Amino acid sequence: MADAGIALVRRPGPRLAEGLVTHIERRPVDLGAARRQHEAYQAALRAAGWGLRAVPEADDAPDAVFVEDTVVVCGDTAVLTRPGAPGRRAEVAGTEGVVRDLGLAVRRITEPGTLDGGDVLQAGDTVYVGRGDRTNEEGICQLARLLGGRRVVSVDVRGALHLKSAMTALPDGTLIGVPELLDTSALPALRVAPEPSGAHVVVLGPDHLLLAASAPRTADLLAADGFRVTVVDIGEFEALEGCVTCLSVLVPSRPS
Ligand SMILES: NC(=O)NCCC[C@H](N)C(=O)O
Repeated sequence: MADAGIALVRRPGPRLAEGLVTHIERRPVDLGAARRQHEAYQAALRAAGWGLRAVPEADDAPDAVFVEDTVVVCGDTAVLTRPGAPGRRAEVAGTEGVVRDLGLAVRRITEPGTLDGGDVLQAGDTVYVGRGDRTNEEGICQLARLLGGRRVVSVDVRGALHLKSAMTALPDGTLIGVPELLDTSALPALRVAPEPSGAHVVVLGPDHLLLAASAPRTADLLAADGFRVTVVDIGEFEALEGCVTCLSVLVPSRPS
């Protein structure tokens, strides 16, 4: 299997069930089931050619498994975030050590900026950044400066936790999502996902996608388009408003 790159992941900690819930009703989380689902998620990444790099566990941080929110990796640069939920800011330190080890140029979002990685969607040459619950205007401006040269487009998000809760991108850069959750005025055409969790797609390879088991109609649709689709059950993380995107940070291999 070709080496697709490195995937940062962080095992769920003992306090997972205390994770934040904003837009959905809280329901119980089964830690044992969550750990098994996380193992299966990692196995799916491995099978697609991604090497796993574990971010040190953060047992006091219930939401630390959602490692995507702590860093944005764009080319050779890793921008450490300043999560919008103050209780999640301690999660960033563990990620910093790993991105430094990978040799990435490390930058960071600073006060009064706030930014969650879940609000940052890279699609082709454009970086879409959600403005909403967790990411503010200052955070977006700082990110745009740190990624100098990339086209940054801010998108208002309403009724969803993050931009990538509402839309992601397919390998050719086209968008898929739930338009009702977004201000679509600055967006190109958005393919409508037939179910809310179909808005979250992880690009594992040029024709290979990862979706949640809760999006069977979207999986069928994309398979009919010719994509290879891998499906994982992440129900225990969905109970905490997580999705397939937020459980990893993919750092693609770069031509040497
Ligand atoms: N990028 C993501 O979608 N992250 C999910 C974070 C869920 C967590 N319970 C939170 O509210 O911060």
